[in-house]
Amino acid sequence: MTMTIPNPAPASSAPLPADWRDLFALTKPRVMSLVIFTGLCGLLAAPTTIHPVLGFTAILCIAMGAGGAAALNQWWEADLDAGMKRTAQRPLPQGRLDRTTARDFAGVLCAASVFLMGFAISWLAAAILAVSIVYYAVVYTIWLKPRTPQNIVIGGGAGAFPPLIGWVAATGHVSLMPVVLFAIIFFWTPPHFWALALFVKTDYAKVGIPMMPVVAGERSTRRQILAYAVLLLPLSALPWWLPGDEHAGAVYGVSALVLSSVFLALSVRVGLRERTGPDDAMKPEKQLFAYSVLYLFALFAALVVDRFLPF
Ligand code: HEM
Ligand SMILES: CC(C)=CCC/C(C)=C/CC/C(C)=C/COP(=O)(O)OP(=O)(O)O
Repeated sequence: MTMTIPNPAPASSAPLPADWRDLFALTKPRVMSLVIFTGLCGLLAAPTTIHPVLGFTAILCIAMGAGGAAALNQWWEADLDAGMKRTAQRPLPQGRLDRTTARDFAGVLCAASVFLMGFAISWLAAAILAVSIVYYAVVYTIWLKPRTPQNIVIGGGAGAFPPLIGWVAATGHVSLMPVVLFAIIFFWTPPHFWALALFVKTDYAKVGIPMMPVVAGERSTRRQILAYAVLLLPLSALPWWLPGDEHAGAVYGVSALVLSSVFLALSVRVGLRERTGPDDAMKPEKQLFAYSVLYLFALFAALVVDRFLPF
């Protein structure tokens, strides 16, 4: 059941003048900063070197593709965003930007990112970038999100691609390490998102999006957060145990164990909490969400630091 909220944008068909700040906001810059960072870390952690200009171009392509996909997501969801407190201030629901401009801007960013990646870096990296754009903008946004509470579990794959893309841009091929990095983000996404969904669940319920806390209830969501955090602990340390020249060293391994233990401790607190309360009284959930972001930044930074250590 999806309730459509009327878009408060002016009915006039004349395009609004596009402000660069609104176009920039369409790319979800704060979220995408971590997407780009994990892509950069995938590129830097690879056991090879890439010319800095090519490396910069590859990261620019990931940024353009991720930003373009985020803009497509906002173009498609403008009416839904208008109905949620968290998203109502975005440029499209506010009517500061017209939809055609948003769609064209998104389309150009996505297409340019894939072709630039293909011509300048590698067509394999370009193909994976194209898959991740379609995965986020179509498979997750249009198909999964309005239909199933497993939307972000399956859809989480989209956000897990950037380190793989960075790695392929540097090495030209897929190997075990980038697949493990993909898996880490894949298993990190449910606790990251459900922690947030717990404290904004009334927003999602209002617009009929079947997020886990809305459909399965708080208790089940909390237990599932805990289950993913338990799995993440050994998984995050796996790069330490990989064979050959791909494996990470002890600096990464110990960092992963410490960071993931804290993640697990915060998830235990959220996972075993029984009370259900108003959305704005959820300090442990807010802390877990904030830590989830810090966690991924720190984990991927540790991977790169470890790779460049002289010992
Ligand atoms: C299907 C997967 C995901 C979903 C549904 C999701 C959902 C969200 C939502 C709804 C927010 C709040 C942002 C806002 O209010 O604009 C958020 C914040 C954030 N997400 Fe995710 N996320 C996902 C995956 C990822 C991935 C893969 C990354 C990066 C690797 C990421 C990084 C972030 C960051 C950095 C923030 C904080 C932004 C801020 O400080 O405002 N997310 N996420
Ligand atoms: C290279 C490439 C294409 C990467 C894509 C990365 C990716 C899938 C990130 C997902 C992060 C994200 C903004 C989810 C928001 O969910 P939502 O869109 O449901 O959130 P909203 O309610 O805030 O719009």
